[in-house]
Amino acid sequence: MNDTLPYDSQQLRHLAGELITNIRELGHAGWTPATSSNFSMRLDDKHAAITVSGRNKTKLTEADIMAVDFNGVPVGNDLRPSAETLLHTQLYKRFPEIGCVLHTHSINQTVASRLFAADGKVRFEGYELQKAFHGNTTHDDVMEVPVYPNTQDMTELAAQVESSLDKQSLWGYLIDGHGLYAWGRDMAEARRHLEAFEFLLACELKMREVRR
Ligand SMILES: CSCCC(=O)C(=O)COP(=O)(O)O
Ligand SMILES: [Zn+2]
Repeated sequence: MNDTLPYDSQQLRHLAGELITNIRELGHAGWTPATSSNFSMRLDDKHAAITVSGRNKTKLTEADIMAVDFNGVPVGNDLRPSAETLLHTQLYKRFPEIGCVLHTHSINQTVASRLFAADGKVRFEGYELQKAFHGNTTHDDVMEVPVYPNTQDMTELAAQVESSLDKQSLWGYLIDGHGLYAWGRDMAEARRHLEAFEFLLACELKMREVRR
């Protein structure tokens, strides 16, 4: 911590490095098209490190990661945080154990969000890969991933999400026609969850195709 900033700027730089490396990999996988997607990590008990809005996620530098408080207000900078900052900070505010939130726009995530929007959820059951989620010990567990209607009003979207947050072992959700949010206690866990969601959604899409 220094005299002028209410967070540790060295820690912000450290998290920026971890974010940039991981985001670049997700970008190269094709999950962040056209400046979409946003990413964050908990900086301390009042602040998060998050991507600046509108940046090409395959070409981020340290200057593209900024600090915000848990109300989404920039702290120690005059940059514009992700338009979806509130969806990240609501999770850090509510769950002290959450350390990382990843939001991507892959084709599978987006198509699945449209197909399952009418049901309001996607159901996973019988997949060995469900054990990739923290707390799941068997393929027999039933996982229900919420699908929310999209809106440009982040306060409204955050309120919809808030209504599902009581569920134990919720590690992500879809937004209709938009993409996926996934999180974990640290970057490694959030990525594992994100990749597991991507795989399971691809399986569900394939199952629909072969059943037609
Ligand atoms: C061009 S993508 C539309 C906005 C979006 O969904 C997204 O994930 C990126 O927004 P940000 O403000 O974080 O760049
Ligand atoms: Zn988005």
